[in-house]
Amino acid sequence: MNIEQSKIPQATAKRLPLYYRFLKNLHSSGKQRVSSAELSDAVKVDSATIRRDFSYFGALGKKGYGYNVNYLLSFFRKTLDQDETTNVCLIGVGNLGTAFLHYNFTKNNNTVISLAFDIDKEKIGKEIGGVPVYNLDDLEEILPDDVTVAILTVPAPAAQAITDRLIVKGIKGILNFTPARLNVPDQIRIHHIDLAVELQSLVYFLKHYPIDEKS
Ligand SMILES: NC(=O)c1ccc[n+]([C@@H]2O[C@H](COP(=O)([O-])OP(=O)(O)OC[C@H]3O[C@@H](n4cnc5c(N)ncnc54)[C@H](O)[C@@H]3O)[C@@H](O)[C@H]2O)c1
Repeated sequence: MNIEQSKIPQATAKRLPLYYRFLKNLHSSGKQRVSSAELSDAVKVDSATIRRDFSYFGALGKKGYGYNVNYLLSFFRKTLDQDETTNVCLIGVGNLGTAFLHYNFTKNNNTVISLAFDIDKEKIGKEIGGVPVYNLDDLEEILPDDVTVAILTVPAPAAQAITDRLIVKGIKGILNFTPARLNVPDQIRIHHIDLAVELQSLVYFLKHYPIDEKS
């Protein structure tokens, strides 16, 4: 990678996968160029933000021409390390975990759940969505050193103890679907995805900030 990733604001970095997904669709439909207005309409990010985001990577667009789809796509592929597969583990093969194993993430990027753990004897030793499920007791022995990202889909009370073990084993990032708020050292990154909170906030916004249909 030839740009300094640390200089990209986090808000910009978070939008990159969104841009990447849209550009991939454009590319497969045979489109060669795209304007920031078209991009804006598709990804629902205003065009000034898009231009600013792209400016962090150097001048990628030309006035009156827009952006070259092939160029952008290969640029984002490199930036997002899409040429490399990132292997991820999943802990907790219940309702949510099972859905993720079946979905996996290969369609949109090169992130793949390559192994899962649970404590339920009915699940251990099986393959779900092609992903082997191991006994959590064997985590330290089985988890490969190159797996540094974990998805947590266990009941909340189990989350902290599992997190502690994952960190000792070398996990650097956790996508936490449990409602538990996890204590981790500063160098560990946690992304919380709390669906209940998101839903509640949507309902709240609908009630208190109604969208004016005329505007
Ligand atoms: N199901 C949903 O739609 C949903 C939505 C949002 C958040 N969540 C959260 O995601 C988590 C999982 O939800 P679910 O509905 O899949 O639950 P679930 O009960 O269906 O599955 C939990 C799984 O974790 C396993 N497990 C329990 N203790 C464990 C441990 N110590 N180590 C490893 N595995 C263990 C269980 O055997 C089971 O397979 C919960 O924290 C829940 O609050 C679920």
